[in-house]
Amino acid sequence: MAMPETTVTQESLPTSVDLAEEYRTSGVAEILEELDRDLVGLKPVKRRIRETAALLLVERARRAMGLSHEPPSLHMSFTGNPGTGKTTVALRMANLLHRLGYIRKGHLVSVTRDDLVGQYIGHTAPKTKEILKKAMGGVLFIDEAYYLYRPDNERDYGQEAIEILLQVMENNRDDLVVILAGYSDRMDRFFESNPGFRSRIAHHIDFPDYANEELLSIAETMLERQGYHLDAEATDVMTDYIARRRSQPHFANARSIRNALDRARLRQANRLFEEAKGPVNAEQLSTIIGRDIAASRVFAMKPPTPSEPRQETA
Ligand SMILES: Nc1ncnc2c1ncn2[C@@H]1O[C@H](COP(=O)(O)OP(=O)(O)OP(=O)(O)O)[C@@H](O)[C@H]1O
Repeated sequence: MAMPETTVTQESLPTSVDLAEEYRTSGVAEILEELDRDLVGLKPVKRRIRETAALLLVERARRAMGLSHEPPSLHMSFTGNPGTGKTTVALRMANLLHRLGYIRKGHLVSVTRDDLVGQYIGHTAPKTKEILKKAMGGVLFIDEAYYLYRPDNERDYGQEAIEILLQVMENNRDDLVVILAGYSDRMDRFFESNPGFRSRIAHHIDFPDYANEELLSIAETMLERQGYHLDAEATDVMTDYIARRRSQPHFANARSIRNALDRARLRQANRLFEEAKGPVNAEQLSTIIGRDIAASRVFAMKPPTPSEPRQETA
């Protein structure tokens, strides 16, 4: 007796995929629009994220149609100075990868060397594994990743953490994305000494410093989100503040702006208390005036003396 024919499920696979439709329904369009709207500047970064999203959508379509596919390696490095938006973008990236089904949960676990490396023998492996367990299904963001590697100390426990990370990055790449972040030059040196990391990281995204006008827009965006605004004079003072702050120690791009605005709000609140003779209205409660910023120590500091005579450019 002839055996009944078994039907192969190949028939149920779609024969075409509407990428534009996928782009909308997957929620990717929404995330990219939010990214554009919420973050000032960062053009090259946004472009790279859009490219990654396109790659993942195509990959997903290939999988749906039964075409040969290999999950792309999504480990990344984010290089740039402090406060250039690396953590913020990593959060958005985690969300994007989750929407596209590449990671199960889409959360971000942000760590530094101390969270991974122990002080005593036998402490590092359990510490690193605990963090990896927490990060599974999401993104592990390792800030200042180069501190994991200390070439001056042969028996540094960082090496143990590196080995575990490398193994997990290879074996669990369909459920964990690792982002290494830090200053560009140090990261370059780190990759030179750690070819294992270099070969596992396919996407390098550089975060440039913000221009002064971008920092002013960032200030305005941050205030708007908190329901505040600068008056005309405060806008001028803030412009001056940004130019001065940039050349002073510990400048950290958008983070310095956030801190400056926190202090400006504090001064505004105190000013309102000191000056108020009667009830204050919504406009007064929401306006930062020139004095609220001009009282900053930044204006009291002398401009740095250049160590060398400045070269005049033509
Ligand atoms: N392009 C931007 N537009 C608006 N806000 C921004 C932008 N970039 C950064 N910020 C804000 O600046 C602050 C610092 O950013 P973030 O923590 O992402 O920087 P980072 O590069 O990770 O710096 P660090 O390494 O010092 O943590 C955050 O509050 C973030 O929301």
